[in-house]
Amino acid sequence: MEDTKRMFWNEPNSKSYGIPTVSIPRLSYKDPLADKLIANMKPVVLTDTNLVGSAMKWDSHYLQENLGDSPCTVYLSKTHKFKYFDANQTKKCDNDFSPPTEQIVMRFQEFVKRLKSWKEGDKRLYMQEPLNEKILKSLQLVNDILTFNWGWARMQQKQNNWGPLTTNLLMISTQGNVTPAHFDNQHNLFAQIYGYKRFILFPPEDYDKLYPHPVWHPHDRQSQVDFDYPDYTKFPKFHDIKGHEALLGPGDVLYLPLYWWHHVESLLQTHFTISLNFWYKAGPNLCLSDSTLYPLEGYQKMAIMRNVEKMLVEALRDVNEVGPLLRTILEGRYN
Ligand SMILES: C[C@@H](CC(=O)O)C(=O)C(=O)O
Ligand SMILES: [Zn+2]
Repeated sequence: MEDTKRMFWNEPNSKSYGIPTVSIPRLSYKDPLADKLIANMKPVVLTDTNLVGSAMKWDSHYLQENLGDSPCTVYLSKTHKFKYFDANQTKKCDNDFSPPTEQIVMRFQEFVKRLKSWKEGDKRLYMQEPLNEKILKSLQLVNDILTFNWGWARMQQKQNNWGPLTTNLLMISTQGNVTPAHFDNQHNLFAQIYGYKRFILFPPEDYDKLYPHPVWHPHDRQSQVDFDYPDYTKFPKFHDIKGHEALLGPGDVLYLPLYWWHHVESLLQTHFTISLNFWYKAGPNLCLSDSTLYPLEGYQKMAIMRNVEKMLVEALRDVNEVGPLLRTILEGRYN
């Protein structure tokens, strides 16, 4: 009951977490400031890229026509949260890890049927499936994708030294679903197609305020802090967090830089939301070299911390020895 009570959303249809935020700039892609922000790995909402213009007609009926019997990955959750976990890492948790969501594969038409009949109190649904040859059987859909504004996307990729495009993740979420705060190690052009999503972003240097799970944990890259019930005793620095907020509507594209934390909500204006992201691998500037500029940026320090943790897990072989060894290095010497 408590969770549902807290589910009450105040205007504009979104929960207030008591986190002070500033607005992420909303600019035309023609504005020179837009490219400057992207070049400096700062988030920006672009209002007129037409990146996925040909997908603006994608609604549940059209997608059902064109994805019909394709198998798609659907997550089910008893709460509004869809906290990602890597099922391959659960064995290191001496089985006291309980997955917060179920992951099932169902035909797209089955998913749409359940999506349409979904009501508050049912298990929530979140379809997340990469666009690839496995599901792209309709020429109409392939043509839609071919007519994305690839020229602009490729120009961003090239002029900002991003690595290759790895994924276009198609996401269809029941209203009110939340993807809790986490970071990804890829640059992201996040295109909103139907409905509205609220993003709260935090820079990489807020690592110490968001307390990510250990790198070996199934929830690696996810914040340990439950924004609905923050444990300020365990995570005191969360108290000082400040966010960067944006509301994305149909046609908007958010540039979400590599290693920037993001909390994402599907708002209640529509029964479901449709989004498509473009994930690009990090470019060469993530590796330190003679041409690296100092002092290092937050995202570079984050990469170093992750590598140190991974190296220790591999060297010690017992994840329970990592903490004591780090404390031995730190205590009375670096603190
Ligand atoms: C799945 C998505 C968040 C959302 O839209 O729920 C995300 O984290 C990303 O695109 O990096
Ligand atoms: Zn993400």
